[in-house]
Amino acid sequence: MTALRCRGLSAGYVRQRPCVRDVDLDVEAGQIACLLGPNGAGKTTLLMSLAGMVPRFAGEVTVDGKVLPADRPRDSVRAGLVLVPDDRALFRQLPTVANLRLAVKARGDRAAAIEEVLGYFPSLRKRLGVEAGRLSGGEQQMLAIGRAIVQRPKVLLIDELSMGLAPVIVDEILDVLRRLADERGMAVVLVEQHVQLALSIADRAGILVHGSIAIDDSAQALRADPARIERAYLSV
Ligand SMILES: Nc1ncnc2c1ncn2[C@@H]1O[C@H](COP(=O)(O)OP(=O)(O)OP(=O)(O)O)[C@@H](O)[C@H]1O
Repeated sequence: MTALRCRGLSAGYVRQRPCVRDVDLDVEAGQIACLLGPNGAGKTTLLMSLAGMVPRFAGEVTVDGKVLPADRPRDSVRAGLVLVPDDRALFRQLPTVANLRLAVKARGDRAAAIEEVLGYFPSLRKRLGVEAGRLSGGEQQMLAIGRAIVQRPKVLLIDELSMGLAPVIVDEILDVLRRLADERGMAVVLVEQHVQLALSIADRAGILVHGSIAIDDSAQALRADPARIERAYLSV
């Protein structure tokens, strides 16, 4: 089944001037999709509107066939869609372990859920007592993704995954995302500035230009035709 489906989505900050226009998107369970596009194209706005955090003016978003409310982010999380925003939204003054605990809904599940995150990101184990604000950028991104995955999302949205991170850390995180997609059937949507990096892990890619999807194709096809991507970026 299509994990994330969106049809005719228009969204933004002023109704008269939507930054996201008439976007259709389909991401299957177990698939990694990346959203590319020049600065200001509307990638962050699109992720935030999918998550119900930026007003939607038109269109419909469903997760496993269930329609998500336009403006109730908590209901979207309950329906299985979780966003890791570009600022990572950690409780910076709380220890790593408290950040994880607070993300787990049922108290009884906490220890197992935290172990699960440490299974994916073993380097966080020795940092459990450290304030989130004192973690390295890579550890903060791992923690932010850890906080998302304990909520068992069907659809995981990650904004600016590699921003400010060392390549070796990015590779480690991408490996985990591939495992989450393969092992749990999670659908993953990445917004990423590094086009080649995104295409190296993604199954498919959408290129957003001026708020509309200019290209929607398999990552393999786009890897083979970089000039096509360049033309889309230059059409701004
Ligand atoms: N809070 C806001 N209020 C009003 N306009 C905004 C707000 N945030 C973003 N915008 C505008 O919405 C448009 C799309 O921005 P958005 O951040 O979604 O693009 P992006 O593709 O994620 O860009 P980047 O790659 O630079 O992060 C831009 O014109 C931006 O100036």
